[in-house]
Amino acid sequence: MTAYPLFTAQKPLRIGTRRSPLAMAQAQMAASALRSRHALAEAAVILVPILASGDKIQDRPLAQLGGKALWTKELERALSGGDIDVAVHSMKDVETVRPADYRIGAMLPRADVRDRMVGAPSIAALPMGAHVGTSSPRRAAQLLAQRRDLKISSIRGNVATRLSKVESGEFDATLLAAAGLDRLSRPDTGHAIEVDQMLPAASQGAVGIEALAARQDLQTMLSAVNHAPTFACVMAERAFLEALGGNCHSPVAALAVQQGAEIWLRGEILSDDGNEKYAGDIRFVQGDVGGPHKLAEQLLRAASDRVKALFGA
Ligand SMILES: NCc1[nH]cc(CCC(=O)O)c1CC(=O)O
Repeated sequence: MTAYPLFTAQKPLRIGTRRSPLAMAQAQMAASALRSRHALAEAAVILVPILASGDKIQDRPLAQLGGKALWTKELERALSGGDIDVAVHSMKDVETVRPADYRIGAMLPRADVRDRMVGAPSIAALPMGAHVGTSSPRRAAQLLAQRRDLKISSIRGNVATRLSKVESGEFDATLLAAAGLDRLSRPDTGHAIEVDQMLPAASQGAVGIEALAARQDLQTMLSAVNHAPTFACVMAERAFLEALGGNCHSPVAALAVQQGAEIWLRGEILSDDGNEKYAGDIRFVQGDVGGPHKLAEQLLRAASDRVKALFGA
């Protein structure tokens, strides 16, 4: 058996996390999982909050700021520098193509994958011409595909800030991930939209724990808390995204679920204005990366040049 280091109050396992309340809540979940699985004392696992560059820039839409590395870069620098042992991420914020030095060694059991509408009970219930705040090209395109009359503008800030902007009337409504609201102890905020109506972002609802790939001891420790079905489904969604050449500018959605030995993957790509939408699904045996690639090819083949141009593939 590979031994992993014994962490103690004097030499604790240091978990790096972003400072937002959501990131801190997710890091607490990772800490609890590691403590209980490895019989570690409370003080033997500590959180190390780190300021991510994405958190310093609150006034521009994320899509203009150069991608998801914004959220992961500082934490990975801290891993390399030996300032932390592991890092916790929302898998949704982790870029698909990553430096080989780092490895997501574990994912926690996936939470509710749906989006929630805050400010109205459903998409259909939004008043004519309602002003919806979202900075997600996916959510914007999916809303416009169903309701061309909506006015959509960018909204930034953490979950609490966004909720306050609906409360104050700056926006009529916004969409947030159910998982984030639940983790912030707001299970009653908003109204869930079923995935048939709004397919979530790839990796939505999944939390990953990362360590240096070279740290076999830490990787072993992480694999003991990994939730294998979540890992398999999220990896399938990410393989689809990667095959599309999508990034955070691209309106793309994906959701995989495990059904016995098979993975059922649904995906869709849209034009920014929601006027075009190409959706499909595929079933494949777990671990077959050919499945996600096939679905991506199928959708790109059907797509107009305008939509293809939104993807790098
Ligand atoms: N990009 C922000 C982000 N990254 C992960 C979550 C929610 C938690 C999750 O999906 O696991 C959110 C907020 C949101 O989309 O409402």
